[in-house]
Amino acid sequence: ALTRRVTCPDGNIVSNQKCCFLFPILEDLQTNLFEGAVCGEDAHSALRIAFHDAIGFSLNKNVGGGADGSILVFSDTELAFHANGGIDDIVAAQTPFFQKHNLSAGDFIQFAAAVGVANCPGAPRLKFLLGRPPPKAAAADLTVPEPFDNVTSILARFKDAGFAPVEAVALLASHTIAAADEVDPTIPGTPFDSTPGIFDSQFFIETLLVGSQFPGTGPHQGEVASPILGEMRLQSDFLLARDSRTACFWQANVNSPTFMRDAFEVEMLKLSLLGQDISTLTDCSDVIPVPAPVQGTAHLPAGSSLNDVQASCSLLKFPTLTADPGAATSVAPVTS
Ligand code: HEM
Ligand SMILES: [Ca+2]
Repeated sequence: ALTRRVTCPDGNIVSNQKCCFLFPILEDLQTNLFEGAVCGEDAHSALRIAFHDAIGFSLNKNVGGGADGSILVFSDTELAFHANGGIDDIVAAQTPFFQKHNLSAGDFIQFAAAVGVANCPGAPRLKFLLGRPPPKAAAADLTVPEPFDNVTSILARFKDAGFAPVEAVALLASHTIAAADEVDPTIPGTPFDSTPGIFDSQFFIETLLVGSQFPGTGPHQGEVASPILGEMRLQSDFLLARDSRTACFWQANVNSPTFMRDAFEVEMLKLSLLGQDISTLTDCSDVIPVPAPVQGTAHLPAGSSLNDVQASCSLLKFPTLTADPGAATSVAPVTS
């Protein structure tokens, strides 16, 4: 097949000239939003808002336009929804960039997420398609799952948006580059795994360990005991890791980090297209930077052993992981 190659005025090479204007925007976001292409809080939050925007979609009733940017444009409405707690920070951080650049709100949110994820070593290079029209209205409340929801209702919400259980679990790889500010407000930036700056399988591993303590003043609503000091565990992640409908999909991400990365890439593309007419979009994926490879391999946290693993899938043998050397340590918060 022939791939077109176009040289942009700034020397970048892409397959479609319509994508050239994205390079200066990429540069601005990397320097001024992501603090020099860091996989930190703003990159994490750019991914979270991309989910919260896109999931405002249903195959069965009108709850919103999907990945249309309504969460930015109609933030007065959507930020009042309980499940959007903490999203105000990233709306405030992204709005000046959105206003400065000539992208629709839906394109802006999905572009920023793809760029932010690219800053995390080990991540897939997410696809980015350009050309979403402006949002028409705010999404309805209750489209975003909550950490205190049960597995049945979480899977029902994902199904209603077009995602099977295996696809919902694939999207939860996002929590490998994530932290919570609002679940326990006394300890902002508390990560969901020991490596919030790396897109690795530690999240899927560590959620299967026996819980022993709360990192702050918990338990709070939607929080259950975590295995490592300084780590937050959501009740929803705990349940999905162990439920018979999802446990084998969860463990598949432990057994194969390659599957984890590829499945996340596929499902993020699907998420980014909810409510959109793909025939009107232009593939500008070649503007997204290539993430660095991940350093290190899957392991158990120091101080733990295979006896602490609550393996919940009888079809797959849990891999013989070894623990980091030394005594149990704690995980530092994500501060910026
Ligand atoms: C069962 C589904 C899900 C539930 C219940 C859930 C819940 C949560 C909660 C409670 C937080 C912490 C918010 C805070 O206290 O600041 C969080 C953070 C986050 N979530 Fe999810 N989430 C789900 C699925 C997803 C999906 C599908 C994605 C992306 C594809 C995603 C991406 C993130 C990211 C990146 C963060 C960290 C944000 C940051 O560090 O600033 N989540 N999630
Ligand atoms: Ca991680």
